[in-house]
Amino acid sequence: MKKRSLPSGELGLIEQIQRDFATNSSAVKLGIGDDCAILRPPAGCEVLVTTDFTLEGRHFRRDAHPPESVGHRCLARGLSDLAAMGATPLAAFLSLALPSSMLTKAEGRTWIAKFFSGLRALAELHSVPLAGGDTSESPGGKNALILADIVLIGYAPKGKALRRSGAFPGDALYVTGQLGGAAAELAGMLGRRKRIASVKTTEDHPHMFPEPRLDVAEALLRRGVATACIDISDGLSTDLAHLCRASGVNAEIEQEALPIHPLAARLGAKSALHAALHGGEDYELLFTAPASARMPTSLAGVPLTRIGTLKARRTSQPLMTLLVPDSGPEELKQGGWEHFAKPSRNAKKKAR
Ligand SMILES: Nc1ncnc2c1ncn2[C@@H]1O[C@H](COP(=O)(O)OP(=O)(O)O)[C@@H](O)[C@H]1O
Ligand SMILES: Cc1ncc(C[n+]2csc(CCOP(=O)(O)OP(=O)(O)O)c2C)c(N)n1
Ligand SMILES: [Mg+2]
Repeated sequence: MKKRSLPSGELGLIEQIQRDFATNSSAVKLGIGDDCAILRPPAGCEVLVTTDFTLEGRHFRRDAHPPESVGHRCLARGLSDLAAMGATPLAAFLSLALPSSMLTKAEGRTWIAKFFSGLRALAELHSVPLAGGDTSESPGGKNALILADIVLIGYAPKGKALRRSGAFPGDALYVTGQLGGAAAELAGMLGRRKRIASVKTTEDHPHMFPEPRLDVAEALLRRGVATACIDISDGLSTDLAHLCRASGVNAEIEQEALPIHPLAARLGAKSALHAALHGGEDYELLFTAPASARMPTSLAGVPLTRIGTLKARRTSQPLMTLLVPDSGPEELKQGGWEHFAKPSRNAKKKAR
């Protein structure tokens, strides 16, 4: 968002967004400015919809996160859900509640402009038009918080969208990219005394600027090999448990096969393993394919790693097992992020 015309009031901010996100996408017949947007999904496709909150204090801290990162992550969360189902983005909708001081004070206006520039850079990278939203004053006076909700609309060829429920016993389990980097970078950021003022590049910042795996997902759909898929937002252990329950299977993970992100590796072996298994917000894809399917070592420039195998569901056995070198199988408990858990439970995870 250009700084020369700073928003004044709700209408000023909306007009600014309308100017900055002007689109000529053929998918948007009518965008920002009316009661509804009108979208045109391609013929023969189904429409996919996802929504996610970005809440101050829960998903970011104003004193720790650069505003560009907050805008980027807000959109990345929705795009990652579309990627998890092999969908292509059609349009995004952003609902934003802002403390009134953010529009009246220069510092607040600058924050908003940077938030939108982070969001817009990612939107342009993936050609996602912002087709609407809602803007409101956040209640609470001096203590008011920034609250955002992103809705992503996508499309996929009829009957082809990847689900959590499509995996079979015997399927191989893969992840894209590396694990634990987001939790490691976040722990470093929350440990600093001052907010990171500016970042030179969005690359190599797994927490601040995650890269939604839309291209990998599209390639997987084209190849028709994946049987099930989920994105890793809450942590591998929790999202794998969702996939296992939805597909009615058990899973066996090889600890040594886990692709640990270098930022996590720096924390030492125990913390690195914890970040890779339970740290959330890596926004990598966890997917399954028949063990006989030939899987390349990378897709769309992103490494793929086979980390385990699915087994027939036996309630007498743990849902998830971790094969630990020199020690044998251990139950892998679901230990990722959970809203409404006691604060110490999620906080402990960050500190470790
Ligand atoms: N308040 C809600 N009302 C209706 N559906 C919800 C609500 N919260 C979550 N869901 C649905 O529950 C499912 C799981 O949500 P969630 O764990 O947030 O998924 P994800 O990790 O993909 O964001 C999704 O289908 C989501 O749409
Ligand atoms: C200030 C701060 N504390 C902690 C976290 C870590 N964190 C917050 S929510 C979350 C999990 C993902 O969020 P959720 O709302 O559950 O996303 P969804 O699974 O619905 O996509 C994690 C790891 C963070 N990002 N920022
Ligand atoms: Mg969600």
